[in-house]
Amino acid sequence: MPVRLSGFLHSALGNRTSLQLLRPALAPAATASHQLEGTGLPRGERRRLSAQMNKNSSNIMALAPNTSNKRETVCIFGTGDFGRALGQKMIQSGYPVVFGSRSPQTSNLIPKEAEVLSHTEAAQKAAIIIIAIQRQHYDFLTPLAEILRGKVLVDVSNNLKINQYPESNAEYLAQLVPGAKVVKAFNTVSAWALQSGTLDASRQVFVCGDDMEAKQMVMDIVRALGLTPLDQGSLLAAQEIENYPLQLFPMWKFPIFLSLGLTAFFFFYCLIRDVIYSYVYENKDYSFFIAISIPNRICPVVALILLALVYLPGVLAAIIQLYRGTKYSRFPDWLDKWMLCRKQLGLVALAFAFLHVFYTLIIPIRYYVRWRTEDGIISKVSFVPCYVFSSSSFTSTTQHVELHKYM
Ligand SMILES: NC(=O)C1=CN([C@@H]2O[C@H](COP(=O)(O)OP(=O)(O)OC[C@H]3O[C@@H](n4cnc5c(N)ncnc54)[C@H](OP(=O)(O)O)[C@@H]3O)[C@@H](O)[C@H]2O)C=CC1
Ligand SMILES: [Fe+3]
Repeated sequence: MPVRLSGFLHSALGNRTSLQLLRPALAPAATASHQLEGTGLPRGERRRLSAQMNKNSSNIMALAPNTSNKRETVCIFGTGDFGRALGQKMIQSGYPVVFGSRSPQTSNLIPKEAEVLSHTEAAQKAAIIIIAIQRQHYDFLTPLAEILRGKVLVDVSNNLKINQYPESNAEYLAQLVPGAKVVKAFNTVSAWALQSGTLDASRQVFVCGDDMEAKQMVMDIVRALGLTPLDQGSLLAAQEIENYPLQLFPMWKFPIFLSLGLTAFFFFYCLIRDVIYSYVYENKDYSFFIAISIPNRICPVVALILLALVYLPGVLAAIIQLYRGTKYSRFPDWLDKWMLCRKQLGLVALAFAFLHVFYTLIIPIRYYVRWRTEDGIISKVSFVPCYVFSSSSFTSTTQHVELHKYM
């Protein structure tokens, strides 16, 4: 970038001035126009060049990799799946890694570039220590409290249940080692994804902590690993971050419950109308409709209702925006949630539509339908001559029409 900038200035101002101006281009924005003052250029031209230089210098800042900083040693406590995967990734990103283990001599599968030491020795070698150990084993850190004083401890742990403990694992760690700066991070990234490199869907790393500087150090590591840090605020946010991996299908609850509710409603409606009514008033047993005919009627109805619900919130949102005269105000909560689960509603609708296709395909192979079709043909052939004259055959034909609707 500096070379290109130099070329640009060279052509604009000539050899002498371009070399003088190359340095200010990398300096803070305000100095750019100042540096152009003595060049004797017209005022408009000076302003244009100054803007261009400021833009280029800010681009340089944003895009330049942080190569000048020497990577600091990172310590990882625990040589389990996650510790190893993270260690490997850090080594690939240029960090010297030292593992702290209970049994440094017997640790297998450790990346060969990494050192494996006892917890005490390893902790002394780094300012950042990643605790890749389950929460229930954290007590071993208490005797190390003095060594860990002032260090940045990164809690990566997850729980087996939502809100399993009264306080988050990170807060518990902060209580155990009061002198350390605890930061929560990496818990939403899996060891497998780190190892296989399939991080496309989960590049976000939620980071929280009370010490800004410590948080910044961890976020720098996250960026260096090619991931995206998301600052979630103070350590109080750790509980929520720890619950993220346990929230299976977070936006699916409403669509699933809604579709189950609609299915139940239409099932009972069809049951009463087609089976119970016929049984009570006509003394006919159509209970076998429950297996295929009724589900096949429910599926398209539910699919179409869900599909309508996918499009409806967009229309409501547009009406609200028109009514308020702005699109920069927040939607009501219910509409917000509804809009967020449109994708899931659409997918459930698609599943019901597929089910309808499936049922429709199996309908013709049912014995009852084959019998009905054949019976219909036979009755038409044998009763056509007397259709007009005989009242009994007329009854039979109307009954057939009646039956046809249940197919
Ligand atoms: N696996 C994953 O995909 C993810 C895991 N995590 C979190 O990372 C942490 C580690 O998980 P993972 O690597 O899978 O677990 P592992 O069981 O594979 O490894 C845990 C490591 O902890 C150390 N350890 C075990 N018991 C004790 C103890 N009593 N005292 C001190 N150290 C002990 C051991 O290392 P050593 O023998 O070297 O002492 C062991 O290898 C957990 O908190 C987990 O929630 C977070 C995100 C994803
Ligand atoms: Fe259909």
